[in-house]
Amino acid sequence: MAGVLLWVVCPKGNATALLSLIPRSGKHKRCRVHQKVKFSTGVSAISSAVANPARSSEEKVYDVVLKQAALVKEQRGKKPLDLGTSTETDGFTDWDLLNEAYDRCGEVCAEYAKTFYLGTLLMTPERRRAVWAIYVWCRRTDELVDGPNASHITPRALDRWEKRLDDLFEGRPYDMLDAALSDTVSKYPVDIQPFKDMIEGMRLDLRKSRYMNFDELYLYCYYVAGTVGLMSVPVMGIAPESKASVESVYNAALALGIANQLTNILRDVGEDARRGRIYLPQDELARFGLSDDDIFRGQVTDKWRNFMKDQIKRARMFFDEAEKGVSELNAASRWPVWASLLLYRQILDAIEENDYNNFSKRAYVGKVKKFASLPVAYGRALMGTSKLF
Ligand SMILES: CC(C)=CCC/C(C)=C/CC/C(C)=C/CC/C(C)=C/[C@@H]1[C@@H](COP(=O)(O)OP(=O)(O)O)[C@]1(C)CC/C=C(\C)CC/C=C(\C)CCC=C(C)C
Ligand SMILES: [Mn+2]
Repeated sequence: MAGVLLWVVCPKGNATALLSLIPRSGKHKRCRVHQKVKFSTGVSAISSAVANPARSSEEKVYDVVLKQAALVKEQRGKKPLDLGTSTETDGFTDWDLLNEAYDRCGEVCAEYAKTFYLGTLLMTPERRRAVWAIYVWCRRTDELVDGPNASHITPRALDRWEKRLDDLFEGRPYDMLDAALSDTVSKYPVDIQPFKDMIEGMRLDLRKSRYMNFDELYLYCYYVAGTVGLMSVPVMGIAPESKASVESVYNAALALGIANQLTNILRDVGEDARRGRIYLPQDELARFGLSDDDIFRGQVTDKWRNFMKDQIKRARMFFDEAEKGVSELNAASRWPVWASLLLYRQILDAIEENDYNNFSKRAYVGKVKKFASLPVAYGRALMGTSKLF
């Protein structure tokens, strides 16, 4: 896109960084690798992660899942959401400006994620624009560490971005794109925690370039991608006829974020290595007789193929876990989710088709396959809620 320029206005007006949402090139990767998906295991009431550092990342993240699910349940017990339409006037909101802000979010979304944008067009107008607003905030947050100004981003800049997030959640947006999100979070039971956690993921990217094991990687993937699932469910909505527990739907949403990020990491091994980053778990590399040097050398050996097979298997398990939840979403929200799931999942097939050369060959899903997936996604979206899990 020729350049959607977004201003990151720092509080106190002492610093203003231009955040340019331009190319999707040369960026970091994020993701993780593991043993067995065990989301649905009931995790007992958990105290603070700091008080008990022995808890696994999955347990810590599950706390957040429970909290998000509780919020949605609370909302379900209340009267239906008042999604004031843009034609109302209440004397306080400038509806024209707000509509313009949402339209702008839609434009950014269309520019960066065309297929996903098309999918959102099937959603109700209120939900669609709320998803756009969340998308734009996520994209801007990622651009802070991956965009053209990434080299100027410091932990303090991320602190300012977080302060700005607090403000927008309290109804004090800094610019029009924030205003759209501010409006969204006032209408849907969206909690601030996943947003803060995504910023935490960006902090991690500033200070960490190796992951010792899957537990560390899992936490990173939750921060940068699992959070997206948790942010999205309250807006996409759970089907009123769904018999699934709210927690299980949130677990599926979390799994989709994790699966996507794992896939991202596997696709971008070479690109990340050229930036000095290795997201693959060090202990698993060692188990396959591989080291950082093998990654930097970028030779596709049998050791590498075997390692990759294992990683791909795990990513697919997360996709499988995610699939269980899609049908539980509101009917109109299912199509974009199925579309994104099927498309992302195929990147794993593409890595296999490239004979696991993810050092110098980018795995991608061609246009034909992409378009063929859309009716499949649509067909799946039409199938009603089914699974009690
Ligand atoms: C029950 C059920 C399954 C519900 C569905 C829940 C749901 C909608 C989950 C969405 C999961 C999703 C799309 C996660 C995003 C994962 C992702 C790709 C994260 C990327 C992070 C950084 O990665 P990196 O820098 O390594 O990669 P790039 O090269 O930069 O791509 C992100 C870029 C973080 C920022 C995330 C976004 C911009 C996406 C935000 C998307 C939405 C808010 C809409 C999600 C909705 C749908 C339908 C996909
Ligand atoms: Mn990125």
